[in-house]
Amino acid sequence: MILADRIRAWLGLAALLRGARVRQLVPAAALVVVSGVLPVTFILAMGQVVATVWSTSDVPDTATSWLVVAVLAMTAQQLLDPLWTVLTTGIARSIDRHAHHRLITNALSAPLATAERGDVSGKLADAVRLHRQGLPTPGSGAAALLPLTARYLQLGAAVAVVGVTVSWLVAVPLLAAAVLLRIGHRGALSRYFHHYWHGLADERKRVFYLHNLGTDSVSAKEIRALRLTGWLRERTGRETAAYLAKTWKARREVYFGPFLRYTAVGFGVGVFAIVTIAVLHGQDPGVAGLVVAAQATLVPLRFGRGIPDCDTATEHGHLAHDVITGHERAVRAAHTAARAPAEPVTIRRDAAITFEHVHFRYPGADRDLLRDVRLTIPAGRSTAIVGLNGAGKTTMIKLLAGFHTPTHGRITVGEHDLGDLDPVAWRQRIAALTQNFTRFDLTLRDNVLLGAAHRPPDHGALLDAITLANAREILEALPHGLDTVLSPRYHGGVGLSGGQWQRIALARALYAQAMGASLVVLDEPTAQLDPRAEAAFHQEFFELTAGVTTLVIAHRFSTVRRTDAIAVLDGGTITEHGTHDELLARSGTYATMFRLQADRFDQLAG
Ligand SMILES: Nc1ncnc2c1ncn2[C@@H]1O[C@H](COP(=O)(O)OP(=O)(O)OP(=O)(O)O)[C@@H](O)[C@H]1O
Repeated sequence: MILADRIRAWLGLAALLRGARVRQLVPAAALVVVSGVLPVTFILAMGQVVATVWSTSDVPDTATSWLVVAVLAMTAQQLLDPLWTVLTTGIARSIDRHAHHRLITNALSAPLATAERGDVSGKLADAVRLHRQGLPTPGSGAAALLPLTARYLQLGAAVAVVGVTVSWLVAVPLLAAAVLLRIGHRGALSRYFHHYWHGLADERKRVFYLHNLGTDSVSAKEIRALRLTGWLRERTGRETAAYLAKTWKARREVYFGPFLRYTAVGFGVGVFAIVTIAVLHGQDPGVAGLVVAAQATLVPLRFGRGIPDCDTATEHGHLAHDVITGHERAVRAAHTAARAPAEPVTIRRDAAITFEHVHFRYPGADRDLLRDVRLTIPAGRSTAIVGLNGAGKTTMIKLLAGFHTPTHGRITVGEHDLGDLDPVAWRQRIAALTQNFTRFDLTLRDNVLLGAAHRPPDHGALLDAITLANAREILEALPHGLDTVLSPRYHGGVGLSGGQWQRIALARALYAQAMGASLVVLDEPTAQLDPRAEAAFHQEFFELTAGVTTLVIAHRFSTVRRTDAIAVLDGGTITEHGTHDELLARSGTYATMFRLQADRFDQLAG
């Protein structure tokens, strides 16, 4: 890392201290000063004790007084340690709260196209991993700057003592040696961390992935079912050993050479200082001065072994801070590049949604996924999109929700261009029920109310949505009713089956619709249900959403045929569009797909 970057990184870390409270920083600053001067106070007091005792055979009162000062200084140094821990922990927590808030805000405000980019999602995953591994956080890195400052004050005071009591000819090389030892030590540490974090990134991700496989509730089930426990143990052990071997190799390469060189320098300067002190005092044997000088000389030389409590914390703090600011920069760049939304507009509930010659290509892809898509989704009617796996159906929904922007063409809502609408306000108009709907480890009440978190909770609408979604029985069986946490991991919590969760997710979507959403999107939420349960689900769904603008993605044609219009997405474009009967009569792709599925179903039933 070049010097300017290094300085910027230190200043960035120091700037984090703004996240701490004044009532934390003021005592910490006082502690820095006190800790900075205590060692030389002890050294000077001991010098006075020796000087007084040496010059007379009686022990005078002044010697006792200086001894008391020395003992107090030494005791205070020990007592300050727990105080440091309390203060720096509090400061680190305050800073980390800010840092975490920044991370979450950035992650959630990032446009989906940015959030899904490998470098951005990788940074977010790194930040989370750094946090989870219990490694020092940005907050503890910034807080460690305070004891580090105290150590530099100690250095300055000790060098001044040597300069005044012996000679600046000794003090200046001592200071230079301390700085050199420090640069050498921190440089090696920083190179090691850089290598560990960037050079071994893939190995580290793999090892943590394997460790998580056995403990993650979803994958652990599959590992057990497939009897992969032995395989997982062997693979995790092998990859962990290989990873640790590389880590230790890097440690040896990065640390060992510099350690030898800098120890030699420190040793040389130490010998020089002690010889010089002895020579100077040989002409004027002041024992007290000799005691002071010898002790003060050791302070700078101790810098050679690093400052373990501060160095690891600040180096990790740099890393964690770097990851968070990198993520923030990428998100900010995406916001700057995004078009500023126009004034808030009123969208009529009867506004049709139209894809006008829409082309779309994912960033980094070499060709368009969607090509000249033209489709109108009329208000108050249901429309289905069908197509093979990977045809781009979900991508059309992402475009419709404003998560991505068409590469060419546009989507309109009534007379408005979707790109001109406030994306947050627009998304609040959409009630979505998707393949991977979230099962919040929260109460039933929260799970439904989150459908319209931007509106004050409406208890009547909440119960109506639960009733309409046929989830009343689920509610009545829960031990604490609406306030039961839907997760067995909580005391008094209850786990639900896949089908029961589907009902809760439907209730959430219906609640969103009751609270103002004008477009209901259904993206394969029933993929895990058996055909009968799926048919019943859709029957209810279409009854409940009659007269509402609905967009459905489903692979089962028994579902699709209930919609008012069907669009076939094939080769990136809409190739057929009409009612079920019209498309069957046309004997095109839809008719072929429908008959294939019907035949297969007959075979299975027969
Ligand atoms: N964020 C992304 N970045 C790059 N490519 C993506 C991204 N998301 C999806 N794709 C690619 O776009 C293509 C279409 O994906 P999409 O999810 O829209 O298909 P789909 O028609 O909904 O498929 P399915 O029926 O299997 O759910 C796939 O090839 C997929 O790999």
